Amino acid sequence: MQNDVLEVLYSKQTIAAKVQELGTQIKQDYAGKNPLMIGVLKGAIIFMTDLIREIDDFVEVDFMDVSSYGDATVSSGEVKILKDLDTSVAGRDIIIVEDIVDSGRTLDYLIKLFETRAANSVAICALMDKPEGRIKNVRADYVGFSVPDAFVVGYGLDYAERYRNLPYIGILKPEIYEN
Ligand SMILES: O=P(O)(O)OC[C@H]1O[C@H](OP(=O)(O)OP(=O)(O)O)[C@H](O)[C@@H]1O
Ligand code: HPA
Ligand SMILES: [Mg+2]
Repeated sequence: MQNDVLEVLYSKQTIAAKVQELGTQIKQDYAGKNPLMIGVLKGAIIFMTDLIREIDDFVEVDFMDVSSYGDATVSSGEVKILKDLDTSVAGRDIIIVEDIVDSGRTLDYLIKLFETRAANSVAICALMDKPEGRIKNVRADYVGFSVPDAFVVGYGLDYAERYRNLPYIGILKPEIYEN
């Protein structure tokens, strides 16, 4: 599995330090607000579970499963809800937790959905931002790393459901998906 990685971008230690920084900032900004943190499955699983443990205050968690990449490295353009929330977002302060903002389609869809459902506020915490991939104009409020225009895997991010369990984030060798 590790042989398929062209270059390691962020080590386990670098990621842990960044996640701690993000958690500390969220704790400060949301003091007394009991935010609802919504993890976007499946890519955000590892980031979400690490992030919430860096917030030393009350938070609630829920998950939504949406998918638009399937087994490809480019977005299909269509965001599909595979699992909806269990919690009502009406009147709540929402923090959407994402592994990466690339085209922005997933977040554009979710922000509009939660606004329609009358959330009090909607913020985005993304471990990575890939500005060169952007098609929809979305901006994350909390960003860990700004990544180059390459397909990255690890720490929750997959290619065709593989590599999510890599403890670091790296660029996938193009020969793995180019045939
Ligand atoms: O900004 P975008 O172009 O929408 O891309 C970002 C989204 O794409 C990936 O999810 P994917 O659809 O691959 O599902 P997964 O999380 O289950 O891998 C990633 O986890 C983000 O949710
Ligand atoms: O670079 C990426 N890697 C994995 N999944 C993704 N979904 C959008 N962009 C990416
Ligand atoms: Mg994916």
